[in-house]
Amino acid sequence: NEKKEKSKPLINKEFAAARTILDEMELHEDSWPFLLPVDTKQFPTYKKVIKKPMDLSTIRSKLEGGSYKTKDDFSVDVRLIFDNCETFNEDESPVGRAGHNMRAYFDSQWADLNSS
Ligand SMILES: Cc1ncccc1N[C@@H](C)c1ccc2c(c1)OCCCO2
Repeated sequence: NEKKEKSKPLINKEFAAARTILDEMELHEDSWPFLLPVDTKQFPTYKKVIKKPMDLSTIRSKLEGGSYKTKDDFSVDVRLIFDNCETFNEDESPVGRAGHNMRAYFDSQWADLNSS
């Protein structure tokens, strides 16, 4: 039976699938608010309100650096981006709408990956 591997990065197939979804999200036209960490000089209240900031470049570094043990650990960080967005931004704002669009896009890609 398969040896349970501990604290190893996610297996190649899962890694490749997560990387592909990340590639596609970075290319999405609505990804612009999420590409880099929110600049707390530009938004001074952000780090007080948002306890766990997350963005696509941080996820990229964590994925390539072997920080994610499973593809689900990866998805937790992705969803954190969109939850933070809903906390800080009005739904009817450019960033709020972009967050909803990107979450829908991710959920659909994620569902495909988990149905294949
Ligand atoms: C995801 C998120 N949540 C809360 C605040 C900001 C952000 N994203 C940053 C990248 C951003 C979004 C909109 C912006 C902006 C910067 O530049 C200042 C001018 C207005 O437009």
